[in-house]
Amino acid sequence: MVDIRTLEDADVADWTRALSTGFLRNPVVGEEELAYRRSFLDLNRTLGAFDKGRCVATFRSFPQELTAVGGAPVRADAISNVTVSPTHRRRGLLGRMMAADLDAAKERGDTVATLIAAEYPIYGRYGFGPATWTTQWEIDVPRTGLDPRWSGPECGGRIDLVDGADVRKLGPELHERLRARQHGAIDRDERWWKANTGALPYPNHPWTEPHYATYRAPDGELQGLVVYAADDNWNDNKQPQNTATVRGLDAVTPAAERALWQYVASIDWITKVRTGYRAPDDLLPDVFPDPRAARVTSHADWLWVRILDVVRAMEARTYQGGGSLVLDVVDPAGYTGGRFRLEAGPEGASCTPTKDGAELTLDVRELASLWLGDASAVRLAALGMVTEERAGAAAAADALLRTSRRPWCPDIF
Ligand SMILES: CC(=O)SCCNC(=O)CCNC(=O)[C@H](O)C(C)(C)COP(=O)(O)OP(=O)(O)OC[C@H]1O[C@@H](n2cnc3c(N)ncnc32)[C@H](O)[C@@H]1OP(=O)(O)O
Repeated sequence: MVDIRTLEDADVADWTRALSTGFLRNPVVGEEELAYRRSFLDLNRTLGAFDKGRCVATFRSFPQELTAVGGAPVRADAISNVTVSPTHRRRGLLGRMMAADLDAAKERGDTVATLIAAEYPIYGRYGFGPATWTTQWEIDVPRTGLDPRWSGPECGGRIDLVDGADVRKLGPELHERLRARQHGAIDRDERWWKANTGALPYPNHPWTEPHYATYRAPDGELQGLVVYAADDNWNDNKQPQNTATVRGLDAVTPAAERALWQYVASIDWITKVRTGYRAPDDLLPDVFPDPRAARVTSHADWLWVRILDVVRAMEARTYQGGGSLVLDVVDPAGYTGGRFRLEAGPEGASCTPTKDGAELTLDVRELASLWLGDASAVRLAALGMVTEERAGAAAAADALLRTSRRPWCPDIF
């Protein structure tokens, strides 16, 4: 029998080797990588599966805050580093590790669990649903229609180049404001800021220093930050054809978002901009006079959510309109299923167990996709993924649950 348990310090090297094997990376683990792992691994929340003493599967979780619709942070069990060695696949090891972790999360009182899925078909069976999506664009700069004489924001705001140390000081507070206004966003710890500004480079991944630029409003308030790197590419006719790759763009106002995209697309020599993973309804393509200059290069599900406590999750978010809806939530794993009446208004919401007749029956997985405001119950009903017990209930759910801007998680974990 393969033993699944939390790690002891002596297991970390073997666990890291198994992790690298599962992710098809170099399985030889150097001292530097080991020290890096040890610096943040919470062994109480790091699981390994051991067969004859050798680690053959990995799983880790950590505490996270996820922004609900309306800006409140909810406690999440963030899951990462999930692997099962190819020698031990399809014997139920992931299922056993997931059950152990979700049991512990439920016991702790976490409202949801979250993850970024490597492959779409893996996590639905554990009650996770895709809750945010992401889009990458490639911008053909000469086609944007931007005025080549542009020299900074017209509104009187300003853009300044800063360095990594400045970003470590300014960035965390800016991000706190961003996540309070962006449902689907998650918190970033100090390690995130160090890792993303070169102060804590990931072993085996050579760091290249990017450019950092901030946007300040006319009154001097910091409202945005863009991080980008550029290549060095000239054609045979001695014309610059450089590509800027955006590593991140955090904006807390539309003015900052517009100005920073305009800035990146106006840098001399840059003829192409790769945007990185953006919100699917980013202002991006439409900030240009010719939005067709931006071509979608990928569009996919991003953050997956597993609701562990329906009452707390539904009461944590806000609702644009008012109304009442009885949901029959099916949760085969038994964490949070049942029938609930959701009563919502602009001042707040209550979600209480009820014996009233259900209007909509759905798996906890579909509720997760609806919870962050992105999915449409009408569409899910058309797909046979939710059942209307009362005609019109799906449309009523959409009126209650959907949001005018889409959820977005800017980070990967
Ligand atoms: C949050 C993250 O870390 S995402 C990263 C996930 N890791 C990877 O993708 C690395 C490569 N893949 C792996 O390591 C493994 O294949 C894992 C972890 C995805 C699955 O591990 P396994 O131990 O094989 O899963 P397990 O045997 O518990 O499977 C449970 C069920 O999921 C299904 N399943 C597992 N992986 C997949 C997959 N990639 N695609 C489709 N179905 C899958 C199994 O067939 C099984 O179905 P069943 O319940 O109908 O029998």
